Amino acid sequence: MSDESTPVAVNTDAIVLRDVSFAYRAGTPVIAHCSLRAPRGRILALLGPNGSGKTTLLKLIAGALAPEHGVVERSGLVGYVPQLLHLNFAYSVLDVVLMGRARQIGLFATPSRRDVDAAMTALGRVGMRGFAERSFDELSGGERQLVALARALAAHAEILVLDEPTSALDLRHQEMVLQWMQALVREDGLTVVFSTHQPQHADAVAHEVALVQGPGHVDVGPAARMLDADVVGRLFGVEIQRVRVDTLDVLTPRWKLRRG
Ligand SMILES: Nc1ncnc2c1ncn2[C@@H]1O[C@H](COP(=O)(O)OP(=O)(O)OP(=O)(O)O)[C@@H](O)[C@H]1O
Repeated sequence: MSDESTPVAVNTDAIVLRDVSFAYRAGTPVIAHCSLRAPRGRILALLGPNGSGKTTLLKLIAGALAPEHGVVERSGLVGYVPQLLHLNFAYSVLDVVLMGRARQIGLFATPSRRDVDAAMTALGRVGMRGFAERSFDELSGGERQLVALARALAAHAEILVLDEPTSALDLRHQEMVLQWMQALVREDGLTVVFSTHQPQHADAVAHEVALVQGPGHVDVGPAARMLDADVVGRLFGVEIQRVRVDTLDVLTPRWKLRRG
């Protein structure tokens, strides 16, 4: 669980949703009457089963989808990182990260030295500096995910909205991205909203957690309360326990699997 004693400036909300509803098909809402707040300078994690509406909610938060009903307020520039970034052209990794600086570069203009430096710094922050000249479409899923994070970073977004940012990453890179999220919040004052299928990741870094359980069922609260083992177990329909590993409490499923 994140350190509640860490000093963070929480004086305004970065994101506010008021009574937001959305349906891809008329009459079949995916998000219904959802109200939530993401305090500035904090980490909000979205947890929920497959198809419960996490990506839809993140897109509404980021402005990639418009609500049918209700209001979404954002207090800063949003960088949205989809789960899988697909591009229809063989861009270099550096070009992909420079896309994040479209606002600074301007339409049809050439990136300046400053833009390239910002892109290289962002690549460095996710450990991908050495990939700058590589073709993006030749990268592995995990490498693409890291480049997509660098693109949002290069944009100097104040609010990062990340769809399952660790889903394609190995254990070392999962930890790196979680630490990176914490550093962005603590040192740069950013706000992070991310979805995950790993309760343990939410437990490690999130201040607030939203349990997304389908239309009309998004419950938000402090991580310590929302990440109760029984609550998370009911959310996913599996038995979850907290076990102590060294000095850490770890949320882990009690699989019913038996070695065959
Ligand atoms: N473009 C679309 N058109 C129609 N229905 C969609 C579309 N995108 C998502 N849906 C439906 O909306 C519901 C919520 O999908 P969403 O992707 O938001 O869930 P999720 O919680 O992110 O799922 P997962 O954990 O599997 O990624 C699902 O029933 C899905 O089939």
